[in-house]
This record gives sequence, C-alpha cells and structure tokens, in this order.
Amino acid sequence: MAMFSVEDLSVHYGYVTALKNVSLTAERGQIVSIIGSNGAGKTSLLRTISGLVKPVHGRITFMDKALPHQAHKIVGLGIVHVPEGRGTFSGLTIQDNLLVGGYRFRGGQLHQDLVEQYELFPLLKHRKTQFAGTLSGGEQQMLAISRGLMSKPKILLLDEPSLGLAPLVVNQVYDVIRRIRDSDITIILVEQNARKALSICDKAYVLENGEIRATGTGGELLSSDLVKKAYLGQ
Ligand SMILES: Nc1ncnc2c1ncn2[C@@H]1O[C@H](COP(=O)(O)OP(=O)(O)OP(=O)(O)O)[C@@H](O)[C@H]1O
Repeated sequence: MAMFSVEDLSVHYGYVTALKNVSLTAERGQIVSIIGSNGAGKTSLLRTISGLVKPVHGRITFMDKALPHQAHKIVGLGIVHVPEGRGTFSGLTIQDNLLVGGYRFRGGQLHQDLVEQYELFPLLKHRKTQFAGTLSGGEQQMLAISRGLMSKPKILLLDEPSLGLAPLVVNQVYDVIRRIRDSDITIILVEQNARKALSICDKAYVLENGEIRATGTGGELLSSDLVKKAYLGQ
C-alpha cells in the first residue's frame, strides 16, 4: 500500500464541482506534481488533504490509516500545507513567523529547529528581526516553506511556489524543494508552471476541470502530446 493515497475524492462548492473522483498516490521521499490551469481544482485538492475542505466522498490514507477530519490533527500527523500566496504574517518578524510554524514544539527542540532552518535558509538568518512584509516575493516564499518545515512535516503540500517569481528566483525555490526531498520528506507540488514541476518530480498528474486526465513520470508527461499542447505551448 502507498504511504499516502487519495481515492475517489470528490469536492463540491454548492453546485460547482471542484474535484471529481480524484485518485493519486505518493511514496516517502517522492516529489509528486499536480499540474493544471487556473480553476482546475489544484488548490481544492490541497485544501481537502489539509482538512480545510470537506469532500462529498472519497478516502485519504496516510501510513495505513484514514486521515482525521480536523486540520490541526492532520498537521500533527505531519501533513503540512504551504498555501498559495504564502500566508506569511507580514507584521511579524521572520523569527516569529518561524516560531508560529513550530508552535507544537518547545524549549531546546524549538531552538534546534530554528538553527536548522537558518542553515537551510541563510538569508532568513540574516534578516530574522526584519518584518516579513518587507521581504521580496522570493524571500517570502522561502519563509513560507521554512515555516512549514518548522512543523516537521512528513508530507509537505506546496501550492504554486513559483507564482509571481522571476525565473532565477524560481530556480532557487526549486533547489530548496530538491534539498527538502533529499531529506526524505514527501512533497506534493501543485503548479501552473508545468515545465518546472515536471522537470523536478518523480511522478505527476494532470488535473483538468477537477478530473485527473493523465499521469506518468515527469519525463513521460513532458513528451506527451496532451501536455506539450495544453501546458508547454508547443
Ligand atoms: N470557496 C469556493 N466557493 C465556490 N467555488 C469555489 C470555491 N473555491 C474554488 N471554487 C471553484 O472550484 C473550482 C476549482 O478551484 P481551485 O481554486 O481549486 O482551482 P485551482 O486549480 O487551484 O486554480 P488556481 O490556480 O486559480 O487557484 C473553480 O471552478 C473555482 O471557481
């Protein structure tokens, strides 16, 4: 059985169907990308996994157990969501943003976790007393990811980490995503930037109008006609 699986998941908002019978799996240390255009249902999928949206049916399983329906319990199990738009607290310092992420931990452990984050993100260390609202878009994305890591995830859900960033900065964010994967954390990566998301992943799914249209390795999808036409402009 897969470490993490979504089976036959459907989500409605009133009469709008956001997800229809979606199934996917992820294993430990994998990057699994979900690509799709605006409104395809990518954010709804992550919000449902995080317990923020209730599905009409379907089953989400993590390490052989059905996920509970409360968001804080899901975080407690190690499934951590870095939302689109980053969700950092602009009026708090960088360090305080990180401490919010580590709210479940105390004392020496919390201090050690901060030290680790500052090793992974030296730019955050140099600016730890600065307000998050003064950071550039790329820096805020790094802070959002770092704050997620403070919750000690086993699975990190990343919603459009490249959105609005210059290509060079996107590359920096993707380097960080690779390093996180190398530390054995599973990453579910939602992106409109299909080329980037397919180039980094072990496996990917194409989501269209709330349904999975295609799946394969990143390489397979990069060379598929569907993806080339609809997502790579070829
Ligand atoms: N709270 C809501 N109430 C009603 N409809 C919603 C709500 N949230 C999303 N939708 C609709 O559900 C569908 C899927 O939206 P979702 O945000 O999950 O897509 P997405 O792929 O993440 O798009 P984007 O990249 O623009 O965020 C869309 O048709 C959207 O308009």
